[in-house]
Amino acid sequence: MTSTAPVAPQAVAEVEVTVPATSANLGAGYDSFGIALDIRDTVRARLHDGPVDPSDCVRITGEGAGVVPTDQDHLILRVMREVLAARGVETADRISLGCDNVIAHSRGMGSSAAAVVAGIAIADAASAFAGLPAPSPEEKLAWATHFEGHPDNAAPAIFGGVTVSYSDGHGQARSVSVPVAEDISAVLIVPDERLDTSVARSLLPETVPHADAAANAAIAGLFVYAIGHDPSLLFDATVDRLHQNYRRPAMTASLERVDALRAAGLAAVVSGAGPTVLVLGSDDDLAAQVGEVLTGDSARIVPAAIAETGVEVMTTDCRLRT
Ligand SMILES: Nc1ncnc2c1ncn2[C@@H]1O[C@H](COP(=O)(O)OP(=O)(O)O)[C@@H](O)[C@H]1O
Ligand SMILES: N[C@@H](CCOP(=O)(O)O)C(=O)O
Repeated sequence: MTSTAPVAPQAVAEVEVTVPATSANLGAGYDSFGIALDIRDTVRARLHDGPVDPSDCVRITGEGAGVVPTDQDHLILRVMREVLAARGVETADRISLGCDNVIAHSRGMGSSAAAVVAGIAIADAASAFAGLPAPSPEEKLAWATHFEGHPDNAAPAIFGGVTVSYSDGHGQARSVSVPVAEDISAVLIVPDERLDTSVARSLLPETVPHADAAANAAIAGLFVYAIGHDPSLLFDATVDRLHQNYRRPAMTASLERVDALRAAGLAAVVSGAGPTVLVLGSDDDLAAQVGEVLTGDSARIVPAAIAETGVEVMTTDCRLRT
């Protein structure tokens, strides 16, 4: 009897997805405000004509290589599988991934939201390939919020720019994009230390003083005006009384950086759940000003433009290639 070698599954479609890093909260907008930054992860998904090896279907370069799973447990694949299953699309076991990761993990730069949004985008592309209509922006945000637990990173990762997210009267996550003045840019101060978002969330109290809630509401309103129309107000518009100080014990060095930068008049906040610090401003030499305040600090200083677009997707039908 002659034995034949197994035929490797062939790619029938390729989807290239890029997703921006995001910084959430922006001071007073806890679980609501978010900004997309021009630091992008790239994911190349391949849809094959048969099942791929479930124990080895993800290639990773950069952040997370050798750390995050390369089997079906990979976050992007878990997200994609659940979305496709809900739509009755049965091709999830035929998808492999190549990930070029740039966004630092567990630093408050929205890496998990970027992975979740990539997984949803790949599921959308596979659904389109199966003949289903494109989902609405609201459906994408609802899925991302389902996985993330809060919409503030997911919204700018999907829509770009600066977003204000909220829950509508039916408990559905919604988001609006707000204007951003042309000259605003960001600087990230990224330490080596990591902090899981879930740990940072566990440090927050169940209730806060009414005066703190009232102060944050006022500052949040001011922030929307400052970022869109008057960057000179950003310093006043980035004060927080709901989350940053409660998390201080888990990232003392980061809060010291925020204190030092604010003492120098810079609009510094904890980025997301930390420990990265974000500075917003309109001065051309913003990164140099940050560097001067933090002389001798080992954390990386990373200037970042605001990303006007969120997730970007390019699909190629390999069957049409000659
Ligand atoms: N590109 C990715 N691929 C796979 N898993 C990822 C990716 N990005 C993030 N994750 C998972 O999410 C975790 C970080 O999530 P989280 O604690 O919310 O921090 P972050 O602020 O970076 O989103 C990582 O430790 C990893 O398990
Ligand atoms: N509102 C969330 C934001 C978490 O952002 P991440 O980038 O740290 O995941 C929070 O503050 O917990």
